[in-house]
Amino acid sequence: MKSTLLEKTGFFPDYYLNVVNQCTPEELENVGKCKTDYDRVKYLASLPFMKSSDLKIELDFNGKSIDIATKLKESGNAAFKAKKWLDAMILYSQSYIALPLEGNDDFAAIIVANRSAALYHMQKYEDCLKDVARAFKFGYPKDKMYKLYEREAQSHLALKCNEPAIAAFKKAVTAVDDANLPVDRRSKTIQDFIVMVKLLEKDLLTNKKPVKKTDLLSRTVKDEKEYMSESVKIDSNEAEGRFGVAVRDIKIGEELIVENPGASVLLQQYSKTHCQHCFIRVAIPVTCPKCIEVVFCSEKCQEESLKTYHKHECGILQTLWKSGASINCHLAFRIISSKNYDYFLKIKDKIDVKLSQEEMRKLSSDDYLKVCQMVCHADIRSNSNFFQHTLMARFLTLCLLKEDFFKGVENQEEAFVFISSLMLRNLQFIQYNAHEISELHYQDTKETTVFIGAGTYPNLAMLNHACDPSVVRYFRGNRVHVNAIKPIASGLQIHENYGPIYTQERCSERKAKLKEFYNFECQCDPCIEDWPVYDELKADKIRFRCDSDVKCRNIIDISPDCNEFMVKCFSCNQTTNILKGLKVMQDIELIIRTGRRLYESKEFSKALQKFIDCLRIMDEVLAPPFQDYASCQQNIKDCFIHFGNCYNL
Ligand SMILES: C[S@@+](CC[C@H](N)C(=O)[O-])C[C@H]1O[C@@H](n2cnc3c(N)ncnc32)[C@H](O)[C@@H]1O
Repeated sequence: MKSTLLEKTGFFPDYYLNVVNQCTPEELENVGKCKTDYDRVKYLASLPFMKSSDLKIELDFNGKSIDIATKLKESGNAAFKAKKWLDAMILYSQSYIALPLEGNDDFAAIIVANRSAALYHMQKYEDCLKDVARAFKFGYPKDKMYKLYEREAQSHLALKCNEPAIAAFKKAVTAVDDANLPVDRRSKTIQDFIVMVKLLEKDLLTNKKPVKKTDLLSRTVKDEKEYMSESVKIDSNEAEGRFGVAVRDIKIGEELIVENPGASVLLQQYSKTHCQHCFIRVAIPVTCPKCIEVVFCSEKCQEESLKTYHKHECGILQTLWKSGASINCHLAFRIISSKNYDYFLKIKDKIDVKLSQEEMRKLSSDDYLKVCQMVCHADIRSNSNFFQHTLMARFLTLCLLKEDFFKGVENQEEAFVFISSLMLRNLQFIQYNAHEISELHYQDTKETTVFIGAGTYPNLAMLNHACDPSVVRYFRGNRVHVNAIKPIASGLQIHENYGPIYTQERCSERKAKLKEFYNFECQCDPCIEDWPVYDELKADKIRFRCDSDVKCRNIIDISPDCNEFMVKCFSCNQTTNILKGLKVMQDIELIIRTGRRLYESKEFSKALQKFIDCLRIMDEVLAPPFQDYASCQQNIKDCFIHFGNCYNL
């Protein structure tokens, strides 16, 4: 089994080797042989070398600093002078992030006012207006105030909003009184503003055109209700564990799950460009009051985040990054750090109790009693794998200790072992159940999916894999949406895809990967029937569905040059009229072309409807695999992905 604990170099691998070198082979094996995770962490902690070689966790805290903020502001000014508006805007934002909050309102007013100028040049007028308002709030210097009013007025003007533009020009006139301008410039400036007011009052500048909304640089994710469709039931059997089943016929495109993550973690490289709480990209960030490592898209996200995981993590985030621990380890850490010790103490006795599906359904996705039910595959782990995981769990719990997670707790040693055992459990189930969070980048016609973080979604994690999945998932911020990409008949499993897909990889490769990473033998239709990859899907036979009135699910393979149009089904002995199927093949061509045209013109909702119609028509008479079916499903997936995180960079 592949280790998923380390992604990059850091101090943890050296520490691990040091510990391994100091312990005897028996000690190493004994960790794995312990019966429970609790016993494992306790045993490891009791070994003599743990006392002498334990990690010293240092808080590596990049706090706010006026010096850093000043340097960044100066770089911003240089970029502004060179008319590099975007660079200037980013540098001013970074300066704002680095600025200590207390006692620096004057400085903050200048930075946001400068940023408003960069935004104005970028024609991001609504964002510009927000920064102008911020600058006023921070107490922008009176002698320069008229310039800010003028920028405000010009932005309103660009947005074709007369009234606020007139009001701002009038304020600019009054503000000139406070400016240190030579007399002639002062009267010229006042005169210019008055002319603007007069023109606007006569409506000569905007000509009553409709208000044009610009694309805001900083967006937020809309509130959406979490949802698990009533048409999805969780069932189980011995071979496949738990899985989702359709309790009625599910139509193509239907939304099945909308789920917020129980816990989620951004990759380090996105911590200053994406909201730490909801994972939306932010250009104009709200910052953490303490550190300069993370940003938020809004005060609401900042508040939520500081209430939950970020309350502990300011200093420790850097330590985790430097350790080389993988994003899975961060996720294991965050599942615990988002709660308090008391929370875990209260549920201690219920953690190993198996819950019924009804009980699970009632719990929210961040409820540890729901999260901890995910599969761990503890029975197949080697002793060395257990040793690595136990040591990592100990390191992560030491980080919690450093961040005061155990402050005020009575029996700290016992509490430490208990939380370490949960950390170890988290590391195990995350390996099989976490989901990558992604966003789509597009430039002209080129589209790339980029992995930005990971999260736990206990409802989604109930779905088993198939190499021809029945659903697509896409993300809005870090909230996942799951929609059907084929009709799912009542009683059939609803399948996710864990990576290997039949159109792209051969059966043997897929099976090997699924065994290695997820510990199961895939028995989906493409694996059992050895479906060819996309490029090798030949048109030398057409797969008709038996359309007899007995509910026969048989597929009838016909060569395209077959002369008969009534063919017999060997399963139910009735006949199927294949002319209907041949006609469908002709009809769908036009629908697909229309769908593609709509897609290219970025009308994704309309394109989606065309592709859904097309797949439904095909699926009624023909059975996959064939190229049109596979590419139509791909088109449906692509359309859905555009409804999620999607940026033109
Ligand atoms: C994300 S979980 C899915 C839910 C899981 N079946 C459960 O009971 O919690 C992934 C695990 O489910 C099992 N699994 C997923 N797809 C499967 C399949 N097609 N056949 C058998 N087992 C599967 C494997 O044990 C895999 O490690």
